[in-house]
Amino acid sequence: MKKKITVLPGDGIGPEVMKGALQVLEGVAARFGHEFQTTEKRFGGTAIDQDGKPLPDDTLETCKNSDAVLLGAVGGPKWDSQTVRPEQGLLALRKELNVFANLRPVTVFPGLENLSPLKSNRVKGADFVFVRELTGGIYFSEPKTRDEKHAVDTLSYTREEITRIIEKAYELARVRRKKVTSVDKANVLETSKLWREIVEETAKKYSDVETEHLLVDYAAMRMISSPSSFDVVVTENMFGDILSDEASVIPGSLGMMPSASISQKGPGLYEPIHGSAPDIAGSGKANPIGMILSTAMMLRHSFKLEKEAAAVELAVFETLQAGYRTQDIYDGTGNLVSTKEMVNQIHFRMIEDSTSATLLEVYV
Ligand SMILES: NC(=O)c1ccc[n+]([C@@H]2O[C@H](COP(=O)([O-])OP(=O)(O)OC[C@H]3O[C@@H](n4cnc5c(N)ncnc54)[C@H](O)[C@@H]3O)[C@@H](O)[C@H]2O)c1
Ligand SMILES: CC(C)[C@H](C(=O)O)[C@@H](O)C(=O)O
Ligand SMILES: [Mg+2]
Repeated sequence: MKKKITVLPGDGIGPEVMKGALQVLEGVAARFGHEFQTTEKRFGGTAIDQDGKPLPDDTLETCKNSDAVLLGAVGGPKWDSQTVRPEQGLLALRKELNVFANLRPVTVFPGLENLSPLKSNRVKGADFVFVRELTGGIYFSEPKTRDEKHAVDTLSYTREEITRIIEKAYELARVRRKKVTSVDKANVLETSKLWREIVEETAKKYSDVETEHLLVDYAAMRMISSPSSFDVVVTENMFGDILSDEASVIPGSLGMMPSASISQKGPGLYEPIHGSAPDIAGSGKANPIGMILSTAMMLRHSFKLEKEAAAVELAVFETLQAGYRTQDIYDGTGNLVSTKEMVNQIHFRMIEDSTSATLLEVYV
């Protein structure tokens, strides 16, 4: 089978981690006999510089005509004061592809609890997934205006937008541990009151799934104090953005967190949750694992290649277990390595036929 993948390396560490992901993908192709056709396109700050806009028409067209899109990261100080910013391209791409469901798994690999700066007994057994609404809410609602004295952002959600993301969360909970935690601010916000009402209605259809409602401020606290109490966490766009960065201290670093953004039909968008990390770009310190695990999510969700996705996850797990660490997860023990060396170690374990090893079911 030949799958078409649009590759958007982006800015900062984006191209560095993307290079690693493509190397591992080549390993998948070689080991399992697949053919992946990758087409690289400009996106983000580099596209502003060369094409005058962050999402050039040709890039969007290529994304729409592919089976999946891999994205590094966009943005950086160079474009921070410009009227058109790289991040606008990212929001436009998500909207154009209609990838309303953003899955952000938070997993502690068994035996690797010490990667987290939190106490290892606290994160033990933590394994949950955010289902973040991605194409609505305050990021997109109108009016959105600003003059010298006044700025307006609007938070609006339709019943339809809420229903489809809540349904997604319950479907996912059914194949996991059958618990949905809905996070909102229903004590204050009208959108959250509607959100909670729809969760209650949907819960009736999924009586086999436990439902819990948490206000976002308390949810932020419980995520750190009791992360193993979650299974599927469903929330609106901005809460999901903030909570998922917070949750990255559970696996150990922002650099470890992958994501999949999916729609009802059409290509999915796969990107790590971190940004372009301008503070470490070009230094060889970037952790490529979030990008590599996002590629595994692409194999699973867009291509239904479960065995291949699990093999990538296993290679990451084994590399960490062997003690290899990029700077962000290095605590003085183990083997401190560069981005390139980390990728080589994962790639090496990937192409090895490790059929005797037990495959981990990590990111359903
Ligand atoms: N999806 C995206 O493209 C995306 C996501 C988030 C932020 N951004 C953009 O990235 C730029 C920088 O934002 P920021 O600094 O707030 O967030 P960031 O995620 O880029 O970096 C936050 C911190 O985490 C570290 N970090 C991030 N990824 C890492 C990795 N793979 N390995 C090791 N360390 C890593 C960075 O060095 C930094 O100290 C901004 O322009 C922002 O808008 C883009
Ligand atoms: C860069 C930014 C627009 C983006 C978001 O807020 O969605 C990022 O923080 C993310 O988490 O993917
Ligand atoms: Mg974010």
